[in-house]
Order: sequence, then C-alpha cells, then structure tokens
Amino acid sequence: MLPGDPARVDRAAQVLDDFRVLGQNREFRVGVGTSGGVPVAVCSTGIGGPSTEIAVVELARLGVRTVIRTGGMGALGAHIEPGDLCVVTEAEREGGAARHYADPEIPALATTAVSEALLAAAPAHFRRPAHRIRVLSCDSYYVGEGRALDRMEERAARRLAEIEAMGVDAMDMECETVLTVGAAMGLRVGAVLVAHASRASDSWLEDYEPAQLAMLRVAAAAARDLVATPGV
Ligand SMILES: O=P(O)(O)O[C@H]1O[C@H](CO)[C@@H](O)[C@H]1O
Ligand SMILES: O=c1cc[nH]c(=O)[nH]1
Repeated sequence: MLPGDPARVDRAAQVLDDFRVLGQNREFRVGVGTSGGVPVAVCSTGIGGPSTEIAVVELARLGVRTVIRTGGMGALGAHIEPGDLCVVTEAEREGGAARHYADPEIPALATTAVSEALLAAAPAHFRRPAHRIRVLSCDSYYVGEGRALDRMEERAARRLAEIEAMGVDAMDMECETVLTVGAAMGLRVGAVLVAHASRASDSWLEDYEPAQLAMLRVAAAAARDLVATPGV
C-alpha cells in the first residue's frame, strides 16, 4: 500500500495485524503487517513522480508483487463528493519519471484484478458507492492543477480549462507513476483514492482521518483477496 504522506503509514496499525514500522529515510516510511494472513507492506512515496519511482522500484526489488496507491485527490466532477472513495482505472500521463519507463502514448492502466478487488471491498467500508475514475497525475499542485495564484490567475484558468477538456474525474500527483513504473517492473498495479476536495463545489474534507482509515481497510481487504488470484 503506497500512501503519499509518511504520517499515514502509522494508521495501518489500525487496519493490519501484527503491524510494525521498520523505519524511515527521507519521505519513505515503511511498515509491515498482515491482512488475513497475507503479508502487506505500507510505504509512503512522498509527493510526485521521482520519489514515487524510487519507492516502486525498490519495493519490486524487495519482492513486492502488487502495488496499490492509497491516497487523496481533488475531484473535478460534481458527482464526486469530498469523502467519496474512487478506484482508479487509468491515469493521464503528465509526470516526468514515468516517461522513462513507457513512451507517453502508452496508457497508464490499473490491473483489472486489482481494481475489481478494490471495488468489491468498498461497500463494506463506505456508505456511498465507489466511483471508477480516470485521474490526471500532474507534477504541479498549484498552477498545474489550475489553482489561481497572484499574477497567475489567467494562466491557472487556462490550465483548468485544459484539464476539464481532458474529461478526467480527478487530479493527483502519483497514480501515473505507480501504474506505469509498477507495470514496467512486472507488478500488479492499482490505486484507490479518497476525494479530499471537490473543485466543483470548492469544498474540502475537514478531517481526512475516517475516510483514509476506511480506504486503508478497503486496500487491505483487496490485498488479501488478490493473493487468491494467481499471476500478474
Ligand atoms: O494524499 P497523498 O497520497 O499524500 O497525495 C496527494 O496529496 C499530495 C498533495 O497535497 C499529493 O501527493 C497528492 O497526490
Ligand atoms: O486537490 C488535490 C487534493 C489532493 N491531492 C491533489 O493532488 N490535489
């Protein structure tokens, strides 16, 4: 399980059995535990492509077979409310690191078995139905995600219009890298995100904790079920 924020690694203690933190270097905090007897590691990726690339490559070299990004996102469509669970099927590719692993025209797709396992686990932990989404992974949080800054209002507005024209459901900063680099390393890949913000209604979740915890439960249940699914 790959959250961006190192602080979220410790939350896995409430979700996994026998959980212990192994250590932290830079933005990479790592813990291990089990879900229904299946070994599960949690490793924070930090923000954006380069640090996420390092996490995915090194986890693959350590023997991890499936990577699931567990993070937050900003929703674009009004149908996605803050706190909703979203299972990513595809990421639009705007990052830097992932283009070294697959040419830009190759789509960043989740492994179907991973997305289906996440969708199957969701109803036990979320009241509202999970969304299947296409996310834009962008290497810039402010202007790149269309947020107006002083003296950059026009540029940000043009950028937001460009994003809306892509028809994506949401924006984050790591899904593309997890899906592309993970697939290049021969892993099963997926991503499940909580909507931290709705750009349509300009609203934010006041407290991320309950939804993030529920999302980790979904990812842990999916990890357990995926072990019963052979192959990559
Ligand atoms: O919720 P996490 O996983 O930290 O990820 C999201 O939060 C960060 C931006 O605040 C970016 O990394 C974005 O993708
Ligand atoms: O709006 C948001 C919220 C979380 N993460 C992002 O990248 N954007």
